[in-house]
Amino acid sequence: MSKKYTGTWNSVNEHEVPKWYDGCKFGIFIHWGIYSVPAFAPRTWELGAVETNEEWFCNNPYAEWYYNSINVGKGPSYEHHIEKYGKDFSYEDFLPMWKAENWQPQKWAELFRKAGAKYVVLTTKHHDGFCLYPSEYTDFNCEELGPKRDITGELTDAVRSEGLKMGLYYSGLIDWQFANDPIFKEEDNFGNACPTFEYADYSYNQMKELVDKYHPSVFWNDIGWPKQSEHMMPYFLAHYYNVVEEGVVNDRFNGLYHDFSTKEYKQGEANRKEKWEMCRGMGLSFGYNENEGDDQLISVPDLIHLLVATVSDNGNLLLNIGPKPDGTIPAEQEKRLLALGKWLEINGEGIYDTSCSAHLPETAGDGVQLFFTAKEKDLYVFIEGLSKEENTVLIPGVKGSAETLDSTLNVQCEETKEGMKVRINGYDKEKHIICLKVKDGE
Ligand SMILES: C[C@@H]1N[C@H](CNC(=O)c2cc3ccccc3[nH]2)[C@@H](O)[C@H](O)[C@@H]1O
Repeated sequence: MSKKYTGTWNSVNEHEVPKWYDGCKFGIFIHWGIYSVPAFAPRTWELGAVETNEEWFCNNPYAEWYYNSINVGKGPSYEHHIEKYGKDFSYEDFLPMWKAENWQPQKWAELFRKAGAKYVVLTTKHHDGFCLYPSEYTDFNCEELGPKRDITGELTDAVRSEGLKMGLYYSGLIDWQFANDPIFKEEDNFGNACPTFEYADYSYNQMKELVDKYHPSVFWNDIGWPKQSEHMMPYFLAHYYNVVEEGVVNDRFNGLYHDFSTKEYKQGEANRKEKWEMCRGMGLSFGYNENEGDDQLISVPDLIHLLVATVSDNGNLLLNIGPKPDGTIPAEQEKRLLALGKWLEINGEGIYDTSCSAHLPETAGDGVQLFFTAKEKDLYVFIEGLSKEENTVLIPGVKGSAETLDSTLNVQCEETKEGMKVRINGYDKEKHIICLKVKDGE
């Protein structure tokens, strides 16, 4: 019998992070919207690498911020818009160009499964206020306009048919249909965006209709939560957890509450003592950016490193894809998903359903890096930075014998007083990071 939550902080604070979320480790984020039509942003910085000041907002690398990037009236996106579309072409004029004519949700869901992802998070309403589901509270939605399909409903069905969990993203505190002054600094963005009771009611009702219509396993709120409805937060959470027993929420509700904390590119702190999630695009943008071709996206080795480093530190990786307006996924993004899936087919046992090991990451000499995960008493050792066909690596403080998850590798172990010395034969760089299993090694 599932627990019943009441609309009090005491009640909802009893909620624990469901095991499924911790065990999944890898999800796919999807930013798809009107902004996918212009698909333009300058390639500037990673969030968190520089101050989010006027220079950031006038050279925003996030293509999904196109509305604001032209609204500020200066910078590369503004100039691009004037040159390519003209001063009189509005953001909403892109809507008829978003046809999703080649969109096959089942193909997306199959690709996510092959990538080794276990959950998906789709933008249902981003900052531009356009809803990717037939909301009862606005006609500015994808059933009435643009694709003229229930994108959220169709993708949710497809994702669940492939055995993955479905999560929904909602831009809780920015909605340029309600407040669209150009944003030049963080305070415009987070502090007093959408400062009306009308918006607080609207967003509360939309968040509830998303829960009731789709029963999302993850409610991924973004930016913040309207101050005028902060007192309603326990009621929203109690309703969500009562309707979706396995439900989980992130930490972007004005710091009032979270099941897991988040990082975004270089912004945010990870504390391995609590569950956290890293989200980022494959380039510098979440929305599809035509300026980001194969050479500008994160490499496969760096992607595998990001997954291993994140999981070994008690995090999940929520890796974003930015689909094209016709509903296809850019080839350079698909290529990386499939490469990750191939690696996970061999090494996933050391990733999925593991917990943080007592062993902290460390260097093992010759540029070799070690990362650790645990599954009950078994220890998994990830070895990064091998370069030769034959390698000897010392794993400090680890006893016992190890087997490799990659059956094409040959591993011999020797116990020394410093730890386990392993000889690895058969390595090649296409294997990237390898994983050893040490029975009862944790
Ligand atoms: C996923 C990503 N979120 C951006 C807004 N980011 C935040 O509100 C935010 C980043 C962050 C990092 C650490 C802790 C809290 C945070 N909030 C959006 O502005 C982007 O367009 C995109 O949707």
